Amino acid sequence: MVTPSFPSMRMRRGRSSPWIRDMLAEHRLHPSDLIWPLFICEGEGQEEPISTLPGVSRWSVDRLAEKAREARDLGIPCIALFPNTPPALRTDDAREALNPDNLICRAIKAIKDAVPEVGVLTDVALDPYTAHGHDGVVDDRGRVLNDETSAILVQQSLVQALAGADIVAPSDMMDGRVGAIRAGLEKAGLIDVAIMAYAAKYASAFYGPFRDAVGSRGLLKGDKRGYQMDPANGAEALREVALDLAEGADMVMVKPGLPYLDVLARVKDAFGVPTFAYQVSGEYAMIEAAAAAGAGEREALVLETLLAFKRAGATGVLTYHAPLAARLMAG
Ligand SMILES: NCc1[nH]cc(CCC(=O)O)c1CC(=O)O
Ligand SMILES: [Mg+2]
Repeated sequence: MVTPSFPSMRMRRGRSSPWIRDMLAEHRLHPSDLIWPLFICEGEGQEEPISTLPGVSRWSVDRLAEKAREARDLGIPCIALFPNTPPALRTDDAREALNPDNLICRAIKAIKDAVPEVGVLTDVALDPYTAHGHDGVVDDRGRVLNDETSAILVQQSLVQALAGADIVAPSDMMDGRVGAIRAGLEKAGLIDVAIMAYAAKYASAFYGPFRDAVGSRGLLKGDKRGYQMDPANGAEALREVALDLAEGADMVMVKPGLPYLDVLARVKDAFGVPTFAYQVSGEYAMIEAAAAAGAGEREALVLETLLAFKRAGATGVLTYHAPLAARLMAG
């Protein structure tokens, strides 16, 4: 590598005007980088604001088509769906997850009927359906059972895929579930349904507002450290990703986002596969809190963080700021 030195090299030449900064930019943001997570509630004509996620609401199924049209018009290729299951339907065995007429299945159909050209990604995990708030079924000591949960997740994936989901995204961190889901989809002839594995998902303090949004925060007994990754570990993420890819994941995800950019970059460098980042609810809330406090400017914070994901190697980003970001990218 050439090692020019001052004054023959002046780095500021490349920053001296907007046109040259634009010309030399290594990364660019585009609305197609975005996946927009949406929360769903029962009822008609409903919008339920989420207090810990200011600016984000739950929407009833009849109002999702307008959201999907908004995504399409903004150039956002894909929507991710998360249901807030009514409390009476939450049970220890999470059976509502397998109801083909449950909230998320009705939401998938509503979107696919109205705006089929927008992709629909669904979360595969049992936490919106369990009475104890865990992502799987538990034994009498409260430990999440791996293989029993995985078998239910296969059925949950099939129910969602048959309702029209384009991508199923297991977020539960059970071992072996990607392979089991892939086999289930193949057997059912659902060969075009993609799997985005939440491959490196950490036991994080940044999920609080999400748990409010899906109504599991008050229910959760204990924590998820028995199945989600330890924030102390980086190399382990590469093993998790390798396993999910071997089992048939089409795309992988690292979650949360900004605090784990090192993991994202390592995963992308090591595997070179489509790699997504989830800028999670607590990260959204931090940006909103900074903006509300006058500590930072919302639009600049949003765009800078998204660019950081791209620089680290992200193929795309799940973010609650997706519609705002897409508008800003359009200029
Ligand atoms: N399996 C549930 C799930 N899917 C996505 C998120 C978090 C997303 C966010 O915080 O925005 C969680 C929460 C959790 O694992 O407790
Ligand atoms: Mg795993």
